Parts: sequence; structure tokens; C-alpha cells
Amino acid sequence: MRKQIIAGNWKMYKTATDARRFMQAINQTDWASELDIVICAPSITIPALIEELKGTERGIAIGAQNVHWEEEGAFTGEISVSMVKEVGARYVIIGHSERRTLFGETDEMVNKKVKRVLEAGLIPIVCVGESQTEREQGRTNEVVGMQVEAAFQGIEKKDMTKVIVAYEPVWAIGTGLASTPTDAEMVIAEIRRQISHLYDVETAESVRLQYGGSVKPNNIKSFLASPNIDGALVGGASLAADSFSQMIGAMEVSS
Ligand SMILES: O=C[C@H](O)COP(=O)(O)O
Repeated sequence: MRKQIIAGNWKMYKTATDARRFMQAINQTDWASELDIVICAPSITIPALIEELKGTERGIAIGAQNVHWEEEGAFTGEISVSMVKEVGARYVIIGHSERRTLFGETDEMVNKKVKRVLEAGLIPIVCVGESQTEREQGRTNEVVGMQVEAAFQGIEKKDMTKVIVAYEPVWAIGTGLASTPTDAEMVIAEIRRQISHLYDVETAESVRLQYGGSVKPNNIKSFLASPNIDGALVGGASLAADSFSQMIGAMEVSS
């Protein structure tokens, strides 16, 4: 049985002060969750979040949104896995479509980052997804399949079981136009089949697969009802403590 996981991706929102306020509000809610709950925050706010979580029993883990694949070096403006690990990050989002389209992140870079993150003992949340045009051309499975194959090139089976894959159709991100649960399930089931083909059934069954793209408190349950969808990667709706808590509540009911 795969443990469900909700991850908020704050993107480039919230200062450390905002992040503290969010966590203080979360700490006042009364849920105690069995889910894996992650907040992927701007790296500079991670220490503030970790501090706010100290002594609480929220069970929230913190993640980064990007890292460089090298351990260190002359890479102005970049951040290493060791740096985010030392301040308390346990997850790292890799290959988000905004990184791919706005910052030229290639499948090869994604693969190198996945390797580095796993080497450091952190958990990569690897994003894949097709554009609107690719979808209209009927190429969704082909595009997503290529991204999956490239991302995990050279990753051993024992490491693959730790990985999380987030299927995020680009056209659904931040648009309010979520995929239907049926369509998302079809693509995500295909990703699982592909992992099974690349590794084996046992490995594929252990990998957690998320859906992301306009997930909200009012639709998260319908995605989680699908057999292959193990959680959600949430952007906009993770920014407010009340909607984040509502989504956790909805997941608890459906699990
Ligand atoms: O990583 C999260 C995704 O980009 C989804 O963002 P969204 O929930 O605002 O559509």
C-alpha cells in the first residue's frame, strides 16, 4: 500500500515572514495526519519553516524547488543539494515545467539532478507533463514517456523506489483547468506501466505518482479516488493555510 503524499509548491511566493505566518496558522489547526505532507518553499525560507515546525507534531516535511547537479563550484546564483539538506530540506522538486520552459532545463539536466538528489539521500519529486499542443497532437503518452525514460536513466532499482513522479500537464498549471481524474489516471497508469517496463512490476508498484495542475480543495478527492494516483503536487492552493488544510482533510477522508 503506497502512502499518499501531498506536496505544496510555493514557487516564487512568500518571504520568510510570510512563511512563518503560514506555519503558525497551520500549527493552530487540529488535524493529525497519516499522510506525507511536504511544502516545497523558496530555499531561503526553509530555515524559518524548519524553526516554526520545531516541537510541533504536524509531520510536515520541507522541500526545495530546484538544485544544481554539481556538489559545488562557480555557478553564480545556483544552490547545491548539500546546502538545502543542511538547512532541513528532505525533498526536492526537479524538472518542473516552469524550469523546463522558462529556464531551459533539459531532460539531461533533470537526470543529473535526480542522481545528485538521490546520492544525498533526499527524495526527488520529478515533474513530467505535456504541453497543450502536444496533447492536441495526441502525443501525451509519447512525450511523458520520453521524459520519464530520460529522467531515470542510470537510476538503480533500489533508488527508483524512493522517487516520486508528478504528472503535471502544462496546460493545467495555474489555469484553473484541471485534467479530468479519468484522463489523469490514464496517463499516470501509463507512467506506472512504463516504470514496470524499465524496472519491474514490484518497483513500479512502489513508486508514488502524483497529479498536479489546478488541484484545489474541491477537486483533490476526485483525483485521489483513482487507483494509480497517490497524491497531488499543488501550486496556488497550497499558498493559504486554510486551503492547504482543507486539501489534507479531503485526502484523509478519501484514504
Ligand atoms: O507544482 C505545482 C504545479 O505547477 C501546479 O500549480 P497549480 O496548482 O497552481 O496549478
